[in-house]
Amino acid sequence: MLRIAVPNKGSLAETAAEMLAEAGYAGRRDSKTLHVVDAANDVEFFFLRPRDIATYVASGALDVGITGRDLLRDVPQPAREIEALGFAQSTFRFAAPAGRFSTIQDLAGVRVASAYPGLVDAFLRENGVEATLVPLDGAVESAVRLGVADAIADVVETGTTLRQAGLEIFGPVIIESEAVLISRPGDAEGTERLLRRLRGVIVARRFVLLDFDLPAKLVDQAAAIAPGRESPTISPLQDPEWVAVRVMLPRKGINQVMDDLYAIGARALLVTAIHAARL
Ligand SMILES: Nc1ncnc2c1ncn2[C@@H]1O[C@H](COP(=O)(O)OP(=O)(O)OP(=O)(O)O)[C@@H](O)[C@H]1O
Ligand SMILES: O=P(O)(O)OC[C@H]1O[C@H](OP(=O)(O)OP(=O)(O)O)[C@H](O)[C@@H]1O
Ligand SMILES: [Mg+2]
Repeated sequence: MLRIAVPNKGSLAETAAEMLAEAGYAGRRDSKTLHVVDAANDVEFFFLRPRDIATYVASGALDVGITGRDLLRDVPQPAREIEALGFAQSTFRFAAPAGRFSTIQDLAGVRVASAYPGLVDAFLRENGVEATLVPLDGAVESAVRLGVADAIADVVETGTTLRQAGLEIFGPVIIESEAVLISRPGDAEGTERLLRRLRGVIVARRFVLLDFDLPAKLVDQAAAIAPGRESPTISPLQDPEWVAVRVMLPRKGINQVMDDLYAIGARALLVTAIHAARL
C-alpha cells in the first residue's frame, strides 16, 4: 500500500485535498482526522504539517508526499521532487526597508529573519555571505519594524504583505516555489499510478475543450488562432460548406481565443470543462 503524506493545514492543504479527490481518492471527513486508508485504491494518507512532510519522506517512513518546494529545500536531507503540481506558486525573496540594502553582499554581518532558516542559510553560504539568521515561525514581515532583524527572507506571492510592512524586495531570487510531489529514495510501487492520476487532474484544471462551427475554408486560419495541444479535430456537418472543430486549449485566455475565432467567422462556440484526463 502506497503511503502518502498530505498537508493537514495551511496554504497547501485545501488544494492538495481537492486534487486528490479529483484523482479519485478517498478524502477525510473532518479536519482532525490524521490517517485515512483508501483500500480500494491501495493507498493510505497521513495528514501532516507541510513543514514536516519532507522529513517523513526523506527518511523513507512515507513513500511520497505533497509539500512546497521551499519547504522541501529547508530540511537538511531533502527528498526527491518528482512533479510540480501547479499551485501555491510563490517566490522566496530577501526584503528590507526601501534603500537599506541593494545586493546580497550587503547582508554580511546583519540579522536576517526567516521561517525557512535552512533554505536561507544554504543560499547565503552558496553566495559566500555570512549573516546572522533569526529563525521565526511566521509573520516574518514584522521582524524589522519590531527590531529583531535588519532584513527578512520570506514567501512573496502578491507582495501585499511586504508593502504593508513597509518593506521592499532586493537581491536575487532565492527560490521559485510551488506545491510539489516528492518521493523517498528508490521507487515505491504505486507511485507511477498516483503520478498519472495527478497529471490528469492538472490537465483537467488547466485545460478546457472548445467546440465551434466554422466555414470549411477557414480551418487553417482557425487552427492558427487555436492550434490545440496536438491538432484540432475536424468533423463534417450536414452543410458541406461548414465543419465542426474541437480543440483542447488552456483555460486561461479562453475568452480572447473565442473573440478571435468569432471575428473570423466561427459560430456556436462552446467551452466544456475536462473532468479527468490521461494524456
Ligand atoms: N501567500 C502564498 N501564496 C502562495 N504560496 C504560499 C503563500 N503562503 C505560503 N505559501 C506556500 O505554502 C507553503 C507553506 O505552507 P504552510 O502551511 O507551512 O504555511 P502557511 O500556509 O503559511 O501556514 P501557516 O498558517 O502554518 O503559516 C510553502 O510552500 C509556501 O511557499
Ligand atoms: O505576497 P503576499 O500575497 O502578501 O503573500 C505572502 C505572504 O503569505 C504568507 O503568509 P501567511 O498568511 O501564510 O502567514 P505566515 O507569515 O504567518 O505564514 C507568506 O508567509 C507571506 O507572509
Ligand atoms: Mg504562512
